[in-house]
Amino acid sequence: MRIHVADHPLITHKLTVLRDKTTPSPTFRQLVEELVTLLSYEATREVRVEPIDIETPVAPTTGVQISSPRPLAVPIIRAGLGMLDGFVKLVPSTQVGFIGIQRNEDTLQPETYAKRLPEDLSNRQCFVLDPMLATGGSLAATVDYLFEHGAQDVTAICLVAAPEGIEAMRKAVGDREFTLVVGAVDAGLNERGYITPGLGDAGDRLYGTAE
Ligand SMILES: O=P(O)(O)OC[C@H]1O[C@H](OP(=O)(O)OP(=O)(O)O)[C@H](O)[C@@H]1O
Ligand SMILES: O=c1cc[nH]c(=O)[nH]1
Ligand SMILES: [Mg+2]
Repeated sequence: MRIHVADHPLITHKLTVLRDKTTPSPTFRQLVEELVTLLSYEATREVRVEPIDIETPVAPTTGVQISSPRPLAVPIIRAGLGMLDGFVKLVPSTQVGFIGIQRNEDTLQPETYAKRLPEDLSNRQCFVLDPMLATGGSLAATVDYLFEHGAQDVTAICLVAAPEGIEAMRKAVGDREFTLVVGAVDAGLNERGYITPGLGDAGDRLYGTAE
């Protein structure tokens, strides 16, 4: 597993506003979109491209285009949906598959309630979107599913991660091709499995369900 922790003042600034409990949902949504765009730049560093011949108004030249099969973005519903628009703006040719997982707040185990993904993921580069990596259960279940269906490599983009979740992912993926791109690594998890200091329940804050 490879890990990239963003070290950029603009990302840290935006994360600080996101963490602030007085930040209202509309601003929270906007910031999530901006942050995913910044993190996607790093996450797509190794997106597969192939040469293409074109003509500029001045001369023929060779550029690149995103290769087939196209990358697949997989937001983990609900909170991951808040990251989808930002990713698609950066990679408009991406395909999108959906997975719905809710963490059981008593056992902290992931419970999958929806899946709408291409059946065959052979040769696919997949980009999983979820703002929070806490115990790692939800992300590990998603990444396992993608590899089991043939994904070639998987990159997860998370805004905030706990060291416990990063360690769990290391164990879960073993030597498979997995990259984690995160905006920040926080101190740890509290007794309810929430990232601390974190930003609270990302889904609730995105969709206003805790207000
Ligand atoms: O690393 P874990 O311990 O599995 O926790 C992280 C998961 O928890 C949150 O989703 P949640 O279960 O709150 O669902 P929601 O997005 O519908 O609110 C978050 O978006 C992750 O999917
Ligand atoms: O801190 C956390 C942990 C899990 N899910 C969240 O939304 N936030
Ligand atoms: Mg939630």
